[in-house]
Amino acid sequence: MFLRAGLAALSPLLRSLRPSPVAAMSTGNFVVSQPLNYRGGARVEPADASGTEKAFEPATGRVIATFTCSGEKEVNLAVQNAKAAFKIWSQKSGMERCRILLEAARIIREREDEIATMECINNGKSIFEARLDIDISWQCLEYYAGLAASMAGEHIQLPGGSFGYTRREPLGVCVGIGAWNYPFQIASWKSAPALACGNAMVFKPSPFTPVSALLLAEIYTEAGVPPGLFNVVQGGAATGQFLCQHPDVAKVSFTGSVPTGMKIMEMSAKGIKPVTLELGGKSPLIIFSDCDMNNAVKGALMANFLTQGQVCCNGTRVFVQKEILDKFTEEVVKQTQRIKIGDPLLEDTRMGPLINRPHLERVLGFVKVAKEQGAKVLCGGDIYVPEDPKLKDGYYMRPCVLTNCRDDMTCVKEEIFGPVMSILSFDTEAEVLERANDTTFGLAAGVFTRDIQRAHRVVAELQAGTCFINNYNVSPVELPFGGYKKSGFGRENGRVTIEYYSQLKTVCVEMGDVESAF
Ligand SMILES: NC(=O)c1ccc[n+]([C@@H]2O[C@H](COP(=O)([O-])OP(=O)(O)OC[C@H]3O[C@@H](n4cnc5c(N)ncnc54)[C@H](O)[C@@H]3O)[C@@H](O)[C@H]2O)c1
Ligand SMILES: O=CCc1c[nH]c2ccc(O)cc12
Repeated sequence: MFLRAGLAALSPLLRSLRPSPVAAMSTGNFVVSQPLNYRGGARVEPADASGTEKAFEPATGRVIATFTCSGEKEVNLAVQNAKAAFKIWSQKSGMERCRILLEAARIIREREDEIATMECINNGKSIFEARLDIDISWQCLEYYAGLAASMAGEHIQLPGGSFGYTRREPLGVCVGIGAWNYPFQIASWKSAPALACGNAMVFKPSPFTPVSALLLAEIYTEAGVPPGLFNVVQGGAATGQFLCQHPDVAKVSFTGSVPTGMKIMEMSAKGIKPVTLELGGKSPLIIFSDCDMNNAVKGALMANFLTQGQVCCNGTRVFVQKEILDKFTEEVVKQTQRIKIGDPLLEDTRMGPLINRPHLERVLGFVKVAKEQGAKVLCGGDIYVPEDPKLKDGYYMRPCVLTNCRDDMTCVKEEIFGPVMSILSFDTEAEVLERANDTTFGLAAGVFTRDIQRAHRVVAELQAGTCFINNYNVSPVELPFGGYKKSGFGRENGRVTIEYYSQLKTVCVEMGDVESAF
């Protein structure tokens, strides 16, 4: 997701002041040579294996890493290290934790170009977007650093001079399991509040994007966290299961698909472990005829085409009021066709490749089915082959706008997770609200209108955890983010997330004598 303009504008200035460690990294030449597990404050080879995986550079289709998936022994070691570090970390004051997290945020900022380049190479998103992702990541650390210092319980007066107080205590070893679309940001959004509350973490990135979480691990160590406080294990479902079933794991925070989320919840239920589930979506974006047309068109593009459309909260069901349907659609298509696709490391690229070949084919398959079901492709929806020969095996497609869509079509019902916008028309507010809510998902929703009363009335009725009025996909770290319905529960970001990474202890203090019932 995106950053507000003020801070986004600041970072190019800062970048120009520091030397670039990434001058030598360009598309087609990066390979990972160091171990991808992190334990006890250092990169390590895993102690055992549950198979191997390959990570790709989506821009070229090249393998950048072949790595071992962590087996049960390695997961146990990572959890043991985390337990040991938890003992030290949880005894520190909020101010001490704050200082270390602030230092980590500073280092992320200093190494932003390197981290963004790595993210870009492994994920395929444009360098322009990757830098913004990293900006949001260090802001997240800064935000929770601030909260660490101010975390406190309550003091409650009771009769006769007795009193009670509450202590907000950490949970212990928390597990973070991430998706591939925002690899570094997901690791940051999970670890920052976890560490701020005094927990330790074992993080497992998606096997498609194993690289950048290691940079975060190194940065935490450099900033001064105890060795073992933030560990990285690698692998897919098997490694994830070892983590979720581990008896010494106190909490699981998961970002990924609904089917995997259900499995995570089942496993966690067996150990009565709290879970945060950040799952998929099929969010509505409602454009009323009284909107500011320029902003609504820009909003629709923001809602659909960031990170090649691979964003969980994308507003892919674009409901447009009939009176402005033609004008809006024409302008959306014009601007979509102008999106510069190509090498994600080039400064003017705004859309890179999708994550991998099977996913590209899956997304193209959705477009095919949409056509068969009667949708009209106004632009894109096909493979794109960049002119640069080194990119010919990359996973590019042209962003797609579909019209003539109906609510019962597959492209309108299912999460595509690619650059495919479905435009639907509507007549009345009541009608669009009913149709917008007619989904099992509930991650996000958006409304464009100049009528302030309508805007608030509509968002109050929308069944979604995050609603945008006259914008879309902005993600200030101060605001909680998370889903309703099958899009999950628990929140990331904002003050409330402290509650998901801590537990409340009540202490009842008697100042008089015991009044016994016996
Ligand atoms: N709500 C959000 O904040 C958010 C953010 C990003 C992505 N997503 C969703 O994630 C999906 C795409 O990501 P994905 O393809 O990586 O999702 P996924 O569910 O396939 O995988 C997510 C993570 O879970 C791990 N995993 C898979 N099976 C597991 C199991 N049985 N036990 C434990 N771990 C397991 C994977 O290795 C990966 O690290 C989309 O549905 C998207 O909407 C949601
Ligand atoms: O893709 C969905 C939204 C999102 C963007 N960045 C992050 C980071 C962590 C998350 O759990 C979700 C997201």
